[in-house]
Amino acid sequence: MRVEAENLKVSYGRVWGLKGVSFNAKAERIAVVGHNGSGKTTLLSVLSGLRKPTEGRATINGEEPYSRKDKWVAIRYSFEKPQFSIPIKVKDLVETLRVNDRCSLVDELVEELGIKEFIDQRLDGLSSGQAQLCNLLMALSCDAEVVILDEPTAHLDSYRAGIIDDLLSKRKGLIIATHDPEEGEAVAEHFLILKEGRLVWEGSRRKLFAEGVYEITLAENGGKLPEEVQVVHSFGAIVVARADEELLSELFRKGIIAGFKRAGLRYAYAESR
Ligand SMILES: Nc1ncnc2c1ncn2[C@@H]1O[C@H](COP(=O)(O)OP(=O)(O)OP(=O)(O)O)[C@@H](O)[C@H]1O
Repeated sequence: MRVEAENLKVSYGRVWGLKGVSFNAKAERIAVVGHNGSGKTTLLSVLSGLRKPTEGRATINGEEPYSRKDKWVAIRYSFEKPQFSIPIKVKDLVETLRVNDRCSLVDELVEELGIKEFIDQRLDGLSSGQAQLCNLLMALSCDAEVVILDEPTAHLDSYRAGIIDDLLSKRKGLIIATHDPEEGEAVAEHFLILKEGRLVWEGSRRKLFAEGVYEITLAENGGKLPEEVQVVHSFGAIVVARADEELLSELFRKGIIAGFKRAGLRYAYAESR
């Protein structure tokens, strides 16, 4: 999948949701990452063809999504806040998808997502998490060139979120927005980090983990870190720091730290604050 943006700008009256975003990404799974209000949903709404940019252009595999006549078939989009107001049962939705030739993964996903547990309930009476699972069923069970998911695991418990992320990590043609660095790393192979409507970091998994920065979990009563460990950011018991890997191994052996790993998205993300 190739996704390109050229000086993409979107205005909501006086507020700019995107202020000139350009990138050229070739990857099967792309994660758009950023804090609240950074422009993720705005970018996804343009890429899904729901919104035309105010200025600039975006293309997926060479075509502008908002100009595509077949966009509802080619591009599946799932919203961050799922809500159903139709008074039908979950099993009716499942049946509607099942009879569609293009939706070959319905039974498999009903099983994997645990939808069977509430299949007799009405759609308009579901909890947010259950509604999100139905939302994901609709987005993922039918053929599509590209699936675009805004915060795919919002409202889900960590067990279900793990199942979803595992499933998504095997998809081709996927764009997700997430504010969770761990989800981004678990799913995507290319990352776009937005801040206040601008792109502040873009790159592959390889680039992300090549920064020489570590995410360190402090040991309880482990004492102070030596000066050679240069702390960049601190998140409670987790610190992001520049350090030598051998030194970290030694600190781990001595019980000063409880563990460490390459920092990846958490570092790039924290840098974009
Ligand atoms: N319908 C709208 N009307 C006015 N301003 C909007 C509208 N939608 C978004 N914005 C503004 O555009 C900017 C980007 O919003 P957007 O929803 O794209 O961010 P986001 O990264 O998806 O945020 P979140 O993680 O909180 O969902 C914000 O400043 C937001 O207030």
